[in-house]
Amino acid sequence: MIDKKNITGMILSGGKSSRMGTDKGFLSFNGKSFMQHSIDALNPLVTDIIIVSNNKDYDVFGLKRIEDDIENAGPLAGIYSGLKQSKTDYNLVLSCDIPLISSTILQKLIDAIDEDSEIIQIESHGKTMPLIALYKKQCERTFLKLLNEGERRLQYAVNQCLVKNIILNDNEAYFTKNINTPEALKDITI
Ligand SMILES: Nc1nc2c(ncn2[C@@H]2O[C@H](COP(=O)(O)OP(=O)(O)OP(=O)(O)O)[C@@H](O)[C@H]2O)c(=O)[nH]1
Repeated sequence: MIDKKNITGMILSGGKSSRMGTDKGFLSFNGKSFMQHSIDALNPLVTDIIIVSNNKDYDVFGLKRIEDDIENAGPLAGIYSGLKQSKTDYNLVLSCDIPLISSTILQKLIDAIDEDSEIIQIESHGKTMPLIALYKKQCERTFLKLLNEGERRLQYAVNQCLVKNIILNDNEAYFTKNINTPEALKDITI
C-alpha cells in the first residue's frame, strides 16, 4: 500500500495551444480555470503539486513552477523536466486541458500501483492517455536518452518503459475529455 506522501502531482502547461488559440490553462469552465480543475483533482491525492511551464503567469496559483529543461520539445520534455526535479518515486502527471477530470479517476491509477509497472496510464475509448498517468521517477533516465536522440513522441517514449493501461468504461471516459479547440469547449459548456 502506498502512502500519498510519496506522490508528487505535476501539471504540464507549455506548448503552443495552436488549436485553441489561447493558453488553455487559463480558460474557464464552470467558474474555474482549467488549471484549477487539474489542481483540485490532484490535491486530495498528493502532498505537492508542480506546474511545468515557462509561463510566469502560472505563478498566480501559488504553486512551485519549474521550466522546461529542453525548450519547444513538447510534453515528453515537460514530463522529463518534472521528473528530474521530483523528490518522490511516484508522480501523477496531468495536462492542463482536461477540466472534467476528477480525483476518483486519478485514484484508479494509484490503486493500480504494483511492483513492476514504471508507468500506469488511462485508456479511454481505446486511446491511451499518457497525460493522465502515474510515472515512476526512474523513467527520467529513459526519457533523457530518447530526448537526446531527438525523440519527441510521448507515447513512443512511454512504450519504452514498463507500462500498464487502466481501461475506463464509457461513463468514466467522459471525465478524461481533452479540450483542445473552442468547439470542444462549447460542447461541454452547453
Ligand atoms: N511543459 C510543457 N508542456 C507542454 C509542452 N507541449 C505541450 N505541453 C502540454 O501538454 C499538454 C498537451 O499538449 P497538446 O494539446 O498536445 O499541445 P498544445 O501545444 O497544448 O496544443 P496544440 O498546439 O493545439 O497541439 C498540455 O497540457 C500542454 O500544455 C511543452 O513543450 N512543455
